[in-house]
Amino acid sequence: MSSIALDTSSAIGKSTANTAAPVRIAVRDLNFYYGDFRSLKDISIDFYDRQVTALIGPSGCGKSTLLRTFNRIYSLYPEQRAEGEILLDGQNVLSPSIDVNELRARVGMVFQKPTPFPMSIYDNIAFGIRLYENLPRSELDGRVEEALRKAALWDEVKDKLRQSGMGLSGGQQQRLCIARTIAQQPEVILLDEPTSALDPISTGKIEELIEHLRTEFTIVIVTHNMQQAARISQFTAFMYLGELVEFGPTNKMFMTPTKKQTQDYITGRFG
Ligand SMILES: Nc1ncnc2c1ncn2[C@@H]1O[C@H](COP(=O)(O)OP(=O)(O)OP(=O)(O)O)[C@@H](O)[C@H]1O
Repeated sequence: MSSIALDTSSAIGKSTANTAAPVRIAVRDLNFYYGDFRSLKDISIDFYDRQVTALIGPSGCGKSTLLRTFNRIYSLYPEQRAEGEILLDGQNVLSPSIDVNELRARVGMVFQKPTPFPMSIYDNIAFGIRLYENLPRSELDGRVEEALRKAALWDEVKDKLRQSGMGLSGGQQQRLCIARTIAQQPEVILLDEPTSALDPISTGKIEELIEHLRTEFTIVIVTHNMQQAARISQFTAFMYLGELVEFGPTNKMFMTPTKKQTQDYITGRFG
């Protein structure tokens, strides 16, 4: 194994994959189309409960497309469609009978660029809760605080809840977006390159946060950063040209991948 591979493997986190965990999302024969272009090809993969799964692979391989199928956010665009099955706790989320608003509350999403709403820190969190629940003020305050604490942001913002969320630093804004997602009490959290716009210290905080969050949520993260995938995930899926090349426990994927393409990618020898 090359020295680059050893560098990556030395970053592998301490928590090992729980292969006995229940399956939260089961993807079966999934194909995805942008118009005529087939960008996902017969993907079948399981995502395990309260585990972090990293989606890795070269640019354009379909990582974000796969992530965007889980909460059907693609269905905002008429020319995009998915075929196959995505079973969330056994229920096919691609079925026309699914209520997509409810689905998006169960499957929360955080994007690459922090996207706080142009409103106060408090309202950023309360907004999503108010859409679904009519809580008395004291209970709403409690939910806002709980979400900010779980997102490791409470201590930094507790004295300025009425100030704009846009006034926070990039890293704080991203944790605010994570808090907003948590406040909806989702089962699954999707993270699309959540640290790529952040400095190393903010990145470290988000990685630490993900480690805490996985005790409660099933997490799927797209990342370009091999070290990050090795550090924070228990499972890794390597994709190439719309296909799932290899999937397994992260330590196995990084130490003893079975496919040459996976080996080449994680050691930086790809293409
Ligand atoms: N809106 C779109 N219309 C047409 N094709 C698209 C669209 N979005 C993505 N694609 C194509 O689908 C394929 C998968 O793209 P996707 O963004 O999922 O890849 P990715 O692995 O997330 O890439 P990156 O790491 O660069 O973000 C690519 O070939 C891309 O060009």
